[in-house]
Amino acid sequence: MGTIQFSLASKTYPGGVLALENVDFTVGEGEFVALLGPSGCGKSTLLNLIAGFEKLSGGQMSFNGDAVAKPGPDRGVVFQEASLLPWLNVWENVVFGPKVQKTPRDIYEPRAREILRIMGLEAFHEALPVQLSGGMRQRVGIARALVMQPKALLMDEPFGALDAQTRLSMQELLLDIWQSLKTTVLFVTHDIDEAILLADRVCVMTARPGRITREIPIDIPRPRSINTLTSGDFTTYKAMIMAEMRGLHAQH
Ligand SMILES: Nc1ncnc2c1ncn2[C@@H]1O[C@H](COP(=O)(O)OP(=O)(O)OP(=O)(O)O)[C@@H](O)[C@H]1O
Repeated sequence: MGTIQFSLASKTYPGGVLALENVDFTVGEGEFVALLGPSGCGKSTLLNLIAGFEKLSGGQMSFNGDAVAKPGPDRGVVFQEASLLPWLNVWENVVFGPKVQKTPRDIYEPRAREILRIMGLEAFHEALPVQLSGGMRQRVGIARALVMQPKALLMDEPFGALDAQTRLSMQELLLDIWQSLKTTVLFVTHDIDEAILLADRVCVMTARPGRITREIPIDIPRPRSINTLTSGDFTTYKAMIMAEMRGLHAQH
């Protein structure tokens, strides 16, 4: 469960911007795939399509084999800014989704407690979003997605607004979570290091029109940590991807 499939997918926005053209792209069950590319190449468009926020203009896409018509709790979405309700505390933010879904309290309460423990937010149930750091707010955002037990996590530059140190610790936390949950992850980033550190496969995108030009399996053993960033394998992948992106840039 959790497979994502695009086949000859195209997206033209009103006004005629061709954001994606003939994209063939698959994410397998439990796979961690990073979409990497410069600003404006269509990464967010691809993610918003499978999330059900946007409609395809041509081709097909499916989630678990079913055509995607609208957003659903089987796809958890995490954006750069955690979308928290500012008037609710951490606990209330996390249980908001299950309550709306009418999940019984005796089911969602232990689940929310466990997720907040994993996210290191045990002591912050009562805190309001405004009282938290950016990294902590983002941890609440991820907890809100996970509490719905999604089959896939769709993450759009989730650590893009964080300082370098916080970003590294969030990357390690995500690696830990994924290692135990094995949820399918589609992760949008323009950071090469982040893509290699996290993903099983890095898909490089180019702009105008958005297309995936190369898919690079990352054969670095897991569990990975920030030490991975200084390994020989890592440097080899980085050089390969930088060369690919430089080549693409030269063509435009
Ligand atoms: N709602 C919209 N209406 C019109 N054009 C849009 C819309 N959303 C995105 N675009 C255009 O589609 C193209 C792809 O945008 P998209 O946001 O998917 O790229 P991206 O790779 O995610 O960029 P970034 O890294 O800056 O978020 C861009 O040229 C953008 O201007």
